Amino acid sequence: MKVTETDLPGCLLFEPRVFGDERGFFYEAFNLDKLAPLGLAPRFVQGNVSRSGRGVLRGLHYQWPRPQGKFVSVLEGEVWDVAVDIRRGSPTFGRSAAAVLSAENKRQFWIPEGFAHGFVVLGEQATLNYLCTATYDPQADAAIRWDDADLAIDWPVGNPMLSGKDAAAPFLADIPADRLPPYEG
Ligand SMILES: Cc1cn([C@H]2C[C@H](O)[C@@H](COP(=O)(O)OP(=O)(O)O[C@H]3O[C@@H](C)C(=O)[C@@H](O)[C@H]3O)O2)c(=O)[nH]c1=O
Repeated sequence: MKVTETDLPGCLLFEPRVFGDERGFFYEAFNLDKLAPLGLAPRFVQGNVSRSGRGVLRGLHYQWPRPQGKFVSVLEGEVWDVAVDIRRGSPTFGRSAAAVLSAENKRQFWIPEGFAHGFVVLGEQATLNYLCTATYDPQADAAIRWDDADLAIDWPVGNPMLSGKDAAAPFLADIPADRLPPYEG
């Protein structure tokens, strides 16, 4: 498994070893023992699958309280995936890290608790698979505007298709500090 650091400390990209043969391929989608040397021991309690069509953007989403670390990969198609540091007091507050994840490159993006997450589909459609360290809590579910100028995220797709919730999401600067996760070092 190849591990690559991103522009945000704590957000990591993994590329699993793929075993191909005449039948097809095999790879480990998750192996706790291989994350231990990195100091990671996530306890996943929910797994999600979403399919999105051309131009769809989902995000930027987070939960507070009950934050979710997410282990994101793509089973079909290709997405541009982004994590944003929204931990109040963080030295990298408001900064983002992005990566292209695809069924082809089999990359996995580890986004720890305290970050917002979003993605946009590149191509016809994409199916995302992600594991979470906390279960969904509709009361804690929250969103930030994808095109918040303060975040200056360089989305590769303009005029995306959004949910009503995402289109009406607040800008980060308008979210009260006690509605954001704290930086814990
Ligand atoms: C996220 C979620 C949604 N739902 C329901 C609520 C709603 O009726 C329907 C669709 O929900 P949403 O519009 O919030 O789905 P979506 O926009 O795909 O939300 C997801 O976006 C990506 C970027 C993330 O990082 C995820 O954590 C999650 O927030 O599914 C659940 O039952 N469990 C869940 O865990």
